[in-house]
Formats: sequence, C-alpha cells, structure tokens
Amino acid sequence: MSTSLTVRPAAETAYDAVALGEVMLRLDPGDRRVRTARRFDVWEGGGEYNVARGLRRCFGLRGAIVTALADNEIGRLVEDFMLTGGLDTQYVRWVPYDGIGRTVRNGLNFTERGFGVRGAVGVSDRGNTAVSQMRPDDVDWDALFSRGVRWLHTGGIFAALSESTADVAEAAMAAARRHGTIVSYDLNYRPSLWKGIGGEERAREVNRRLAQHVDVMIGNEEDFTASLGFEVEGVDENLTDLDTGAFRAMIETASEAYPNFQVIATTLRGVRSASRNDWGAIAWSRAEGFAEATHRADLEIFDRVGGGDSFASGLAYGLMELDTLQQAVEYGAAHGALAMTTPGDTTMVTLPEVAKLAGGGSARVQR
Ligand SMILES: O=C(O)C(=O)C[C@H](O)[C@H](O)CO
Repeated sequence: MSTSLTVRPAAETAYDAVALGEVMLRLDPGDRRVRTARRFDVWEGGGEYNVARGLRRCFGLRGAIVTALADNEIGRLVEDFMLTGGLDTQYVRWVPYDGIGRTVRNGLNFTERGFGVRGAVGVSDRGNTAVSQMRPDDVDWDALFSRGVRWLHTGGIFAALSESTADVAEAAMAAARRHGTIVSYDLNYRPSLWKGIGGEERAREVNRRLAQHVDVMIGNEEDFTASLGFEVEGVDENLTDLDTGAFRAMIETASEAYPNFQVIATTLRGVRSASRNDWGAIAWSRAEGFAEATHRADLEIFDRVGGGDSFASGLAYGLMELDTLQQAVEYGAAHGALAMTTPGDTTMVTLPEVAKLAGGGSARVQR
C-alpha cells in the first residue's frame, strides 16, 4: 500500500473497487467515418465504469458497477459486456422499457477515432437514459459500503447526466467515506452534458460541492479550470513548451482550497494529431509531495478514447497495492499509454505489460 493513502486491507472487504456511472454502447466505424459507415464494431464504455473494469481486467482486483439500464436487448448487450469485463452487476438497476424509448432508454456513443490531422469525433445519443433518472435513494448506500469496499470511483460525467445525478453521486460519496472507503473522482468535463443543465456555471457549483467528499482528485488542465475554477497559467490547449511548474502551482492551490484532497493527479497530454500525443502525468500527495511519470514524447495512438480512465485505474491500483506515489503515477501513465494502442474505450492490456512499460521496458517482440 502506498504511503500516500490509508486504504482498507483487502481481507476485510467485499470489493476492491466500486464505480458509479453510465455504461453506454460504443458504436465504432473502425477505420472509416461515422457519417459514411456501413457497419460498426460495438464496445462498452463509460468514464467511471472504465476505471473499475480496468482494475478488474488488467490489475486483477474485485469490482462492481452501480448504474441503471433500460431492460431491453441493448441493455442486455451492455450487461453482457460488463460481465465479460468481470464486474459484479448485482447493483445494476433494471428499469422496465416502455417499448419505444419515450420515457427511458440506454445511452449510445458513436465515436470514430480520427487519423493524423483528422481528429476523433464523438456523437453521444444519451438523453433520457435510465441512469440519468437515478435518485439518491435508489441504492442503499450504507448497506453497500458496510459490506466493505476499499475504493469508490465516480466523476463529472455521471454528475452531469441530469439534474438528479449529482445528488446520487453525493449520497454515494458521503456513505463511502462514512465506511472508510477511499473516494476518487475524475472531473472529466464534458461541455455537451453541462449545456442542457446550466453550463459551466452549474458545472463549477456541482463539482465544487462534490469535491468536498473526494480523497483522490483526477483531471486534466481543462477539467480543473472548467469544473473547479483553477487555472494552469501559461499553457495552451496543446501543451506546447510544457512547463510542469504551472501544473504544480495549480495543484498546490487546489490542495489548499480542499484540505480533504489526499492525492491530486493530472495527465499531461500534448495533442500533436489524432494519432500522436506527448504523454505524461503529475501527481501530488499530502504525505509524499510531487511525483512525475516518465514523459513520453510523440506517443503513437490507435484509439485515444479512455486513455485518461486507464491512467486513473493504474494510479488507483498503485495507491492500493504499490509502495510509492512515484510507482502509482508511473503505472497510471503506462496503463493509459498502452490502453490507447488498442480499439475501444477500455483496456486490453495485461499487468506484466504495464509493469514492464512503467519500469522503462521497450516494445521489442516477445516470443
Ligand atoms: O462517458 C462518456 O462521456 C464517454 O465518452 C465514454 C468514454 O468511455 C469515456 O468518456 C472515456 O473517458
């Protein structure tokens, strides 16, 4: 266990990680475009879910997902993916389907991954979903967390789904902390979601309220600015001439504003094109101070969606199972980098691959 956090020992818990969030069906046109597609690959994805699934599938920890789905064939396909992802689905709330989706439906996410100068394009079709209609008392949070949970992960995507989901997140986070569960939150600012419910002003009000229940706060520079109002001075959106000093200053300000934050972590991604990034990460903890992951210049990317979530799951794994914040941030950055080499939103890589890259290994053929 890292010296940055006191995480409950696995032996006295039912789950290592529980995620609260939406799980959508991702429709992926492969190397073509959505607008001219004739067939799609399907995957599942959701910012919060991807983290628990990564902890299960790559890192071998025990996880559950709390979400809601309309009970139709699409919802059951998402369930099939979640079962393949290895998460316990007993906390999925199944809402009767009305036959045409007038009152309740499941989220669809059409995303093409871009190539070179053509950026990735995402179109989500996720209004009026079962998960957006969740209420705080839909789940008996005290019953769940009294079973013993080491880690809860949720975030700013779930909080932005409707007027009610921020209250659901707050109920879950408060209950988790009452039972000694570490709470992580990825700000994941999505302007398209906040637009219908009060825009950036509401995003800040909601995220500032929820931040008071967070132990481990995660986001990139845009997230910290749009969601919490902390500026990273002097960087442009492509992070050219990256100066990590500006990130350190922002993190110090955030740590003073929220004494409950034990760890703050941000990815450093300079987007050179759809298929190339500069990639790194910086983390801070109250106990250990700053740690920076190895900076990877000009990283090749196959599918960037979910890279930040895989960073979060590698970081969480490190904070639960490894010794130092430096190891945790290296595992996060390595897992994020590797997850972006495969299609879909979720990880397809193994713990030995993450450990090797985090330790400075190369991509030489293994046979
Ligand atoms: O939940 C969303 O908004 C998505 O776009 C799904 C993706 O899996 C997720 O955001 C990746 O971080």
